[in-house]
Amino acid sequence: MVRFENVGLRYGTGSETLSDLSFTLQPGGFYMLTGASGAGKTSLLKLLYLAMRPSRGLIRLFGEDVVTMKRDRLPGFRRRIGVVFQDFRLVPHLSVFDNIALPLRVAGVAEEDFETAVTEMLAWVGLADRASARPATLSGGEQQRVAIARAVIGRPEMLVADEPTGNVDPEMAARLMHLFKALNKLGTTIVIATHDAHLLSSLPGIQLMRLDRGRIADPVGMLKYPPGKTTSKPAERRP
Ligand SMILES: Nc1ncnc2c1ncn2[C@@H]1O[C@H](COP(=O)(O)OP(=O)(O)OP(=O)(O)O)[C@@H](O)[C@H]1O
Repeated sequence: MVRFENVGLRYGTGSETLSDLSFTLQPGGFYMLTGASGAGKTSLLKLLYLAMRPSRGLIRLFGEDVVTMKRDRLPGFRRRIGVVFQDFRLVPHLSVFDNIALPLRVAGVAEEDFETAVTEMLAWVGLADRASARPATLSGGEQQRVAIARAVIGRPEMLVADEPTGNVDPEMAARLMHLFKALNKLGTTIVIATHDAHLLSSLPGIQLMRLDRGRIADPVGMLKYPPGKTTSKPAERRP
């Protein structure tokens, strides 16, 4: 699904924000990206959903090299990825319903074919009574739920979410994790960046990726939550 080899990212002329990232994400995997504030989680997600190109290294996505890929091919690749942005990025002049329906309309799905899906999704994220509201009239947590609904409605091949439960209460966070898990069961590879330890503990068996000052702190796939359920013996993890 995703392969990074010696990837580095530098903003401007400063030192590298991400360094020597090498890992593979398996199709259908469920990954949580953790790390302190400023460790580079959002930057890594931007590389994953093709908002930025790395300063060095190789990135393969869906079996193709996306670093040297011609720019006009990138939008087609991006449509295969659902993204929950940290700042939501809802379309202000569209209603909640139309924001959620956007990926389906872009994909050419007929109106009568997605109305039920959008209505069901609205109910799932607890916004059935806000379908015609504009984003500006919603709370932060409500906007976040619209952003999540929009990202998952088209059943993307990969879902990338940046702190997707940062603005909601623990009960809603658990409900949203259930939604991600259901999407994962349908085959979507999930990558979620979070600080939220409570969220991590809500899902046994997920794979953790930990970033420490721009570097992967543990080999991806070796760590699972809860701790102690690693897939290989500790001795094998030593260099
Ligand atoms: N557009 C940018 N230009 C310059 N530096 C940037 C830019 N975006 C991020 N950085 C820097 O890159 C580093 C990593 O930032 P990033 O947002 O990826 O971290 P993060 O782990 O997602 O943090 P948080 O958990 O606080 O969201 C920070 O030092 C940040 O200042």
